Amino acid sequence: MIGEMYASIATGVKTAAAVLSIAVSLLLLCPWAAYARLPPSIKSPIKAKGPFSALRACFNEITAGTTTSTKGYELYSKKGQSFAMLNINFRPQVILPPEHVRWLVTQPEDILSHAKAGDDADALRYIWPLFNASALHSFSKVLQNDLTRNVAQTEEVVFEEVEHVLNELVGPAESWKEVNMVQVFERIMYQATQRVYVGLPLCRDATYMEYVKGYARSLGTAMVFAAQLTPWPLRRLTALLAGLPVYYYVLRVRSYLSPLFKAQMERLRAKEGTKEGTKEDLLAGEPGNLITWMSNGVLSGVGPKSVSPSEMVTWLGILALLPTDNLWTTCTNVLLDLLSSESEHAYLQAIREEAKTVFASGKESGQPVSHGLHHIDSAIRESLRMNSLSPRSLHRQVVRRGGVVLPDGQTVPPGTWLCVLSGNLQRDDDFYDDAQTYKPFRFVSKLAEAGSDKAPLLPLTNEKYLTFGYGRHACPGRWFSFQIMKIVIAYLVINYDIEPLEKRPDNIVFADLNIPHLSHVIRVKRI
Ligand code: HEM
Repeated sequence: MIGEMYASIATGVKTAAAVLSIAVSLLLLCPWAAYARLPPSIKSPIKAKGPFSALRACFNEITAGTTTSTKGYELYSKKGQSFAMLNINFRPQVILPPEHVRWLVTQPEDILSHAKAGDDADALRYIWPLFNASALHSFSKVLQNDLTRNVAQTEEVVFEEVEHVLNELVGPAESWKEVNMVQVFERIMYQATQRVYVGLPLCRDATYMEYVKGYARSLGTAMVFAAQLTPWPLRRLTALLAGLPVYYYVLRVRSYLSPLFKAQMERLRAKEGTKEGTKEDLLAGEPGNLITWMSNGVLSGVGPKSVSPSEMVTWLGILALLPTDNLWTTCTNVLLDLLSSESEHAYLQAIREEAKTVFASGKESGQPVSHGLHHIDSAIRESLRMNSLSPRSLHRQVVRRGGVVLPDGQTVPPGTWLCVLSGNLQRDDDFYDDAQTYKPFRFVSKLAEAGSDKAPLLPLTNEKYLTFGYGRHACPGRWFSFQIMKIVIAYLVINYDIEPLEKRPDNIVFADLNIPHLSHVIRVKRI
């Protein structure tokens, strides 16, 4: 009897071991199987001649940073050719040259899918099984229209929050004080954006703010982990596990915001039932924030068809809470670049002088001050040009049966993941004068063309400036981002002296990310 039991346990263990080794072998074969589907004519800077070298190429990318992709850019993109890469997540990728950007962004969704490419680039669908990329795209009209239209009106409240945070974190500091730059920018950006998104008193409620930050941080980490660092056949599982903290934080944030969404939706619905009139009439007297605009969006058919107040919080998280980290990382890059530039250029001084003048005249004229901050605007564009937060952009997946013929004549099969190397393109001398040199005022003359009382006309996206994407999926929060970053930096340089740095510290470049280290300490003194 006992012997039979041992025998059946041993058989079970053997079967499990056999199944496991088949599964592991299939997993390890994945990079090669997917790579071998690409046409043999497609070039590559990696040597993947068989299953093991393909696997090795994937592992090499863990420490390669942008080395392999830059090699491919120099060898092939510069000659107008597409090339293939392998990634840490075992998915091959075909990189298109700069001249094919327009073609890439103008293909219809049923040929090159933006939504499907998201599975490889951000894995949101695996973290939120109900996530729907086309609803996100539709819902982001709220940012594009309402938030952007009201962007100048957010100036005053953003100032108040920057002042509030700096008084608390730095204080009157009349002598030099050491502060962690990331902590300061992070606190400012979270508080100032929350002031615009949900208003007072929540934006100053420490517990609520911890949940918001926890949500954005855990979602960002889960996305990178599941999409970029996990072999793709395992990403459903890792997304679920990495998503656990996200589910916790979203429940906490919901406990604050669901009642606000519920009340606002009911109020707007009631108004809609009694009043005839335009959207402006409906929103008259309502708080100008994302709770109002998103509720109104849903009632007028923008975004998902039916959505409960607690689902609205999830949407708010994806639309607006998650991208907050982009704002403080960019401000950190901008300040690191300015503080470590050669002192003879006196860039920081020029920015400070302009900000002082613009603030003084803005107070008199009542015009938004951000319109006149051309030097800061240009410095932000330049830092984003040189240090795009993500060195690859415009991700698309081939979904047409039978594949797609690329503009260079090669046919790639369905499932192929495409993108361009925006980081390399934006540092290419063919597209920017002296492209490898940091010139913070590179864009000033173009920005000044509109005059200092009007918003700059220079677009934030074009075929050679992809930091916010390009085309119909370009970032809908870009105008608001620029507005808030300009105000924050202007306030900081007007009110604080900041000690220069001897050398620009390198960023962390990992998978598809390029971010500053979290530990930069700077010395500041109240002016
Ligand atoms: C420096 C700051 C920011 C940078 C560099 C940035 C960059 C980007 C990029 C590269 C994309 C993807 C474009 C594509 O798929 O081709 C994107 C999408 C998006 N961004 Fe931003 N972003 C920033 C700030 C913001 C802010 C503050 C918000 C919200 C207020 C926001 C909301 C969104 C949304 C909702 C999408 C998805 C749009 C869609 O798929 O239709 N972003 N952003």
